[in-house]
Amino acid sequence: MPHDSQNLLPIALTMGEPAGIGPELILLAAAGRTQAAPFFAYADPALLAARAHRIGLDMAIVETDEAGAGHAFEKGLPVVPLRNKAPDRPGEPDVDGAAAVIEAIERAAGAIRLGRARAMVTAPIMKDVLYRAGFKHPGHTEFLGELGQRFWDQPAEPVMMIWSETVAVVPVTIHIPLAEVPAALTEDLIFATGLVVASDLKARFGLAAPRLAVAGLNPHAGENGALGSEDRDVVAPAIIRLRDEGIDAWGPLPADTMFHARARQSYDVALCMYHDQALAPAKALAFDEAVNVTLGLPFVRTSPDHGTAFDIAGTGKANPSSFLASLRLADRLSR
Ligand SMILES: NC(=O)c1ccc[n+]([C@@H]2O[C@H](COP(=O)([O-])OP(=O)(O)OC[C@H]3O[C@@H](n4cnc5c(N)ncnc54)[C@H](O)[C@@H]3O)[C@@H](O)[C@H]2O)c1
Ligand SMILES: N[C@H](C(=O)O)[C@H](O)COP(=O)(O)O
Repeated sequence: MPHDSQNLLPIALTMGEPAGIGPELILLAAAGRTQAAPFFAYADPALLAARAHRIGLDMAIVETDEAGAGHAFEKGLPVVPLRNKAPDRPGEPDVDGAAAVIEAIERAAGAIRLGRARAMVTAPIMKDVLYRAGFKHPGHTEFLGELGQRFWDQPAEPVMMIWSETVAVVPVTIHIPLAEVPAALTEDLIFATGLVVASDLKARFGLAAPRLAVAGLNPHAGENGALGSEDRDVVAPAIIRLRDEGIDAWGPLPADTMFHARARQSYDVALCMYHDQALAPAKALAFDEAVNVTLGLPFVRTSPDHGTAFDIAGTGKANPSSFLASLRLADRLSR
């Protein structure tokens, strides 16, 4: 363990979808733990043991409570057992595992609130399985906003940012059908999102004057209204309001030309109007290094930029690099 990490609270990991690659990412992170800040996982220990066996990894799984996690980290992977069980059936998601998935996320937030962990890193979830189990939130991002409200009693404004040294993007609307984007995209929403982004890039990432490039919604940012009115009537007024707050925001920019290498030099983060406008360039440019970080929360949460990867779960082929980048960023932001 690096010397300067010894007195830090651990980082809480959540198991994610049991049928996905989350369990093996946690095991792979534990295999390299001498290079990492201390962490423990909320998971089903039997699932982790079975998955370690499947991928041929010899890893001691040390059951512990949160207080014992630091000591357990010296011996292996510290696991705080979940009350709900999760089956080890890679590639076969089932609502059976949903209660454990949700419990892990709730307990990680609770641990931070109680001073037993300093940040959380979440392994990927399958949203559809959770919806079928009655989960009311589109994804982690919005659920963590509710947990921020529940445990900290503060209104949270969770904002998704996919961050890497290569590119950082924020989708203003997130997990909604594309057909609903124009109606959901309001001047107030763009303005509020920009405020959270500018504030957290200053406070958490240490940027003195964050530069926000704002994408338009339509091709060519509307072509002066000929290809859609939202850029002129909704996006542009929000940018004026952000500038009035002293934020270095500009646009609306045509989204097709704002991600090439020279364009990216001019901004710290691209504010995009919908999910794939933001995440497609980020994953194309930085799939193995990018991290999903939730801004606007009273605590630090990061996650890899990829999903459950059912096609390779349990095969040992999962690349842990985005997960490890998530751990490093959570460590940096919570020091
Ligand atoms: N943070 C999250 O919880 C999160 C993020 C994204 C997607 N998801 C969920 O994941 C599920 C599957 O989504 P998807 O198929 O669109 O994307 P995905 O990222 O799971 O997979 C896309 C492709 O990339 C590969 N891949 C992904 N991660 C990899 C890794 N670490 N190493 C090697 N290859 C990897 C997969 O094998 C697959 O071929 C969906 O239910 C989605 O909601 C969750
Ligand atoms: N939109 C994200 C992605 O594709 O990477 C992802 O689904 C994660 O969303 P949450 O962090 O809200 O679960």
